Amino acid sequence: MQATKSKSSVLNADALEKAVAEMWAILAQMDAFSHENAMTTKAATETTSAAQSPLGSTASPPSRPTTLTTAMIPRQQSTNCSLTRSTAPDLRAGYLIFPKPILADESDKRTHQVGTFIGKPVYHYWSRAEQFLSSFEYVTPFGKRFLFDEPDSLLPPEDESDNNHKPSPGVWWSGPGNANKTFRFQRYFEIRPSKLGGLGAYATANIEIGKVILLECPLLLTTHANVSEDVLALPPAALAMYKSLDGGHSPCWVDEIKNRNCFDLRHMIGFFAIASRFNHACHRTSNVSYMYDNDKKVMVFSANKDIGAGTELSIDYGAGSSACLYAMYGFVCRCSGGCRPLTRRDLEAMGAGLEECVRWGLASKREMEW
Ligand SMILES: C[S@@+](CC[C@H](N)C(=O)[O-])C[C@H]1O[C@@H](n2cnc3c(N)ncnc32)[C@H](O)[C@@H]1O
Repeated sequence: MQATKSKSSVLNADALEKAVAEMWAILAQMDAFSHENAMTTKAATETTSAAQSPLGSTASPPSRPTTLTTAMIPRQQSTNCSLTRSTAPDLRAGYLIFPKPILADESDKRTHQVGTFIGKPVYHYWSRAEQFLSSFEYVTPFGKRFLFDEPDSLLPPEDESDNNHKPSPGVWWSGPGNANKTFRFQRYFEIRPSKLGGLGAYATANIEIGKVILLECPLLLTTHANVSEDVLALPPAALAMYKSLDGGHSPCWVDEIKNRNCFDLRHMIGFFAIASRFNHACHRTSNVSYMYDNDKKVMVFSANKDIGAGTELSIDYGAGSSACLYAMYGFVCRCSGGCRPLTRRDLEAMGAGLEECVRWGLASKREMEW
């Protein structure tokens, strides 16, 4: 988040609905994109035995070997890392370390059976982990970035001879550094309309303090001076994602989105398809902390308290007070209990006109008609 004066409001209901619709259109587009770019690189062969298919019970055993391509994955299975409306992760859909089902050929030496679910084998497909580690990129419906539960558990053993850190068939493998932890395949949050304004992130499970809930590469890393040029040079899907962020309906959308969504990353500013959806709560009430790893170029979000399922996840934008938040980011904070609610006088003292006060519910519409 960064400090720039802005006087814009949150999305109204119509705009929000439109934004969500657009988001879905973008996701559909990115799905196709990610399939083309990632999944088809490994069109896997499903063998005659259902037990060899990580698709588990959703894939009926074919009578003869069939080559599966991603086009054959039912859409419902390919979008379980989703913005809004998603259902709970469906383990039958595949191996859920990754948001998309991984089709893997058991004979591939990078494929390890790491356990079973409802009697079906669950595989760990190493090439994805390697891809993750080497590029810190990973395909989700948002494009190439990643969203994991226990990212450390994906680290391949550093020492090849270290058998304690190797997955063994039939046993859940918690991975190096996670030996004493439960390895859970569940995502922690979804993004959906928020009471605070526009969209927000909500816990879909109880989250323990300290849990890393999001690792994400920036959609764009740039500087204040270059933002317009760099945004307009984005590839179409990334540009569409940028435009879908809060502020994208303004005529001056590049700046508006920048003012409302960018994170200050020392000498750079960054935009994130997912992280930029987290709303603010003043420091005593925010439940998620964030840190940008400058070496790995990755944003890390972790729970700073135990969080119950269904709770909105929020970060502290770092302004210090509701007045500073308004001055810096142009919104009237509605977080519960963390700050002093702004009054009409506060807004007027900061130069806001009647229309702006009405927008924030601090003056009546009738006053405008007079
Ligand atoms: C980084 S975006 C957060 C995601 C945004 N709600 C969306 O729909 O994409 C920041 C914007 O969210 C809204 N917002 C975030 N925290 C808020 C809060 N505590 N109270 C009111 N609005 C908030 C404001 O409109 C702000 O400009």
